[in-house]
Amino acid sequence: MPAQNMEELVSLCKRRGFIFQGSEIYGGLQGFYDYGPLGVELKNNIKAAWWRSNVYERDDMEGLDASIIMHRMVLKHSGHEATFSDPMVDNRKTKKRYRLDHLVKEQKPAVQQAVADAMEQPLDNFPALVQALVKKPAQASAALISAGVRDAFSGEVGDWTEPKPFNMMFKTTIGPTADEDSYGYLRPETAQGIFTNFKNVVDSTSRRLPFGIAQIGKAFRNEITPRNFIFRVRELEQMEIEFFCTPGTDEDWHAHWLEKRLSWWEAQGVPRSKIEILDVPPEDLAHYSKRTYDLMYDYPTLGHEEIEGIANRSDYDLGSHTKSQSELGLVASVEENNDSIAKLTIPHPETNKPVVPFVIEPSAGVDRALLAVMSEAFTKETLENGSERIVLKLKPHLAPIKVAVIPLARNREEITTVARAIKADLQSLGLGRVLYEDSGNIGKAYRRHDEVGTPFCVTVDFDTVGLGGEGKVSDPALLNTVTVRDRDTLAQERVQIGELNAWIRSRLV
Ligand SMILES: Nc1ncnc2c1ncn2[C@@H]1O[C@H](COP(=O)(O)OP(=O)(O)OP(=O)(O)O)[C@@H](O)[C@H]1O
Repeated sequence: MPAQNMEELVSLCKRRGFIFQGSEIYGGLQGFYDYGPLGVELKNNIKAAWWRSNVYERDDMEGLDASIIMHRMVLKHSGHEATFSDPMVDNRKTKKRYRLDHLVKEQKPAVQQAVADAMEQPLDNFPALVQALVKKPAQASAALISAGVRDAFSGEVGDWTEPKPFNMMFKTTIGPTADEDSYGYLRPETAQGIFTNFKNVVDSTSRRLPFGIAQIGKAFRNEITPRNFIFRVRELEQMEIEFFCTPGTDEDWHAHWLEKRLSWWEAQGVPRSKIEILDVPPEDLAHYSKRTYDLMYDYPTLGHEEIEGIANRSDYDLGSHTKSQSELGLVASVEENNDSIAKLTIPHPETNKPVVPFVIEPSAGVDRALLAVMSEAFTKETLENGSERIVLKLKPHLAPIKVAVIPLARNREEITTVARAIKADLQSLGLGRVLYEDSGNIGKAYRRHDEVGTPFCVTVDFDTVGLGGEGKVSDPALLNTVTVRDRDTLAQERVQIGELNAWIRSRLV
């Protein structure tokens, strides 16, 4: 059974070294997390699985790694300077700041209803209520106060300001000069680096439509209220595809990617039954979107929240960043661009005339993926002897440690020499991390490896090396064999050392 609440996951992550609070020894920095020894492995494995499936296993995809800090013109013409904001309100009493929609959503139902009544909106259309609050700031401030909206910090009804937009981009100065214009932005999504490199990729690879560009990388959002562990952070990582196609074929490609992405999640251990597909209603669509499916995973404690968005962005992005916009017959309504020096077109596959392609964008968060994968893998079992074990039933390709090699006696050279040789041999298979594990007694080692999801533990004992141990005579039939313990079934099998590589490989690949 998957994790029942977020606390179980948070506690395991910290205890076993998956995730730590960022800048912790100075009191921590809200919305920033550090991935520890096991977290970095799990994260790398998720990213590798995504790259394998979306780049290597397709013939219509290229990869990219664009820079994080971008020219401010990129974020001006992408629309982020003007619109990448969330509505915020301040409590004049506590000086605390909240994201408006989060604040209202966390109130008791009667209070929410009172806000809706004061704004003359039905409560069952929450996005419309938030829009009304944003559009009528003076009425909104009065409504929040009269409805008795409480500040979670003080527990008391707040003295709420008018909502106003808060731009979530991180701005930074560039170079040694401090003049007004020498600043750029940390990208709030990886996508813009793909659009700005569209021409470079087309020219250097001779790609024709349809094809896609994939990128994995950090993005930064100054979230007003980062929360829920790594679910909403200020420094995040995204796995994004911009898939360029001929206008008119976009709806079919949108359906294609929805299907592809759901089956990818399934292969990572996140079943379809736990993902709701939200066909975002037109009034809630982002300004660039023709249609968007949000994949809403059922997170423990949080309920259904977005793990991935799959948007049909029409020709908005390339249309916004291209020069000569008026000649190109754009479908999307874009702001005028007199700064770009590139024409972002590609020959139409049938007419050969220049066309601005439509874009389908599957965009998934690595941090939210890791949380979902861990949540699904998390299992509490009661064993036959009545004891409880926690086991992370990760798909083997995602497991941070593939095999732990355990010498039964860590101060018997005959045993440790063989164990080290086995570790080196297994490591050379290139399946991922193999750990030489001599940190404690075998029972504790097994428990630890259950909790971090290691699929196999290989134990080298006295019989392996033909020694009698603990008052026993060595069994000659066991010479040059090791015990392999299976994480999920707990079955223990004796395997010849000479056959071990093939045995492990066949079960991990
Ligand atoms: N603050 C964040 N922390 C962690 N992951 C994020 C964050 N913001 C976005 N993501 C991830 O990036 C993906 C694509 O970003 P997108 O802009 O579509 O998110 P969003 O609609 O702004 O998300 P939300 O509505 O939850 O703020 C999301 O599906 C999510 O997995």
